[in-house]
Amino acid sequence: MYKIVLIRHGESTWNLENRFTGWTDVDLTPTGVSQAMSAGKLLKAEGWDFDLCYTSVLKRAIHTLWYTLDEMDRTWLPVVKDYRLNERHYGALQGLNKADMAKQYGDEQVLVWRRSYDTPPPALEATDPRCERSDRRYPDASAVPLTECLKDTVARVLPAWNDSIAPSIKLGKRVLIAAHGNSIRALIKYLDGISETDIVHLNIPNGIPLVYELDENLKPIRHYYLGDAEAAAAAAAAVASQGKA
Ligand SMILES: O=C(O)[C@@H](CO)OP(=O)(O)O
Repeated sequence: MYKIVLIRHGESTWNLENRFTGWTDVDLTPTGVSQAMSAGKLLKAEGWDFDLCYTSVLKRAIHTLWYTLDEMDRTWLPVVKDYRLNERHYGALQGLNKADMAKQYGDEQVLVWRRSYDTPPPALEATDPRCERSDRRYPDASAVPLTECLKDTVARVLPAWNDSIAPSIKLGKRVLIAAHGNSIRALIKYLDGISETDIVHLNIPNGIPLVYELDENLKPIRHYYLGDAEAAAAAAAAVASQGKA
């Protein structure tokens, strides 16, 4: 049996301000830093250790990994930073307040934008100053979406899983993945075979280690949050309600 740990980044400045974030590179708040440190303390206290870490190219995930590893005295571990683990691109919604959008367009529309499987938010214009196409951290413009639905995110996260993460796990590496709410939802949808209708209800809390136990074919046996399960469920419910007026 293999075990991997997934962790969504700690609270970011735009989580605090309740703004759609996507590929915008905002940092952690002090609360986000302490969530990451608590995650590291918990992992250490429970005897977890890792050989290889994966994260996105966005600082809220990278810094979450830093603080988590620092608490474990494991900042020396190898880290693969892969843009394919970035948050889902939120298109023209990036920067806008979720509750304001719900007041303007209704809770239902915001739920569709946030959680529907195959309806993307309105796209950014390539000329929009928010567009990340000229950012050199990405291999080329075609790698940078103008918007994404979860289906699109699954389509880019899966190659990262298949080409890089899954082979490392099969080699016996103990893997920690620090990523984002929707890139983790994309991976879980695939691993657990969650339907397009049920994935709408899955929300990932900030900064709480989520363990997946996998069989020899990397099919999930079970999963659970480390620490207080009720607190994790309450934090996930709070994420679900961020898009309400
Ligand atoms: O804004 C975002 O990029 C994501 C994660 O913070 O939000 P949501 O939970 O609304 O998909």
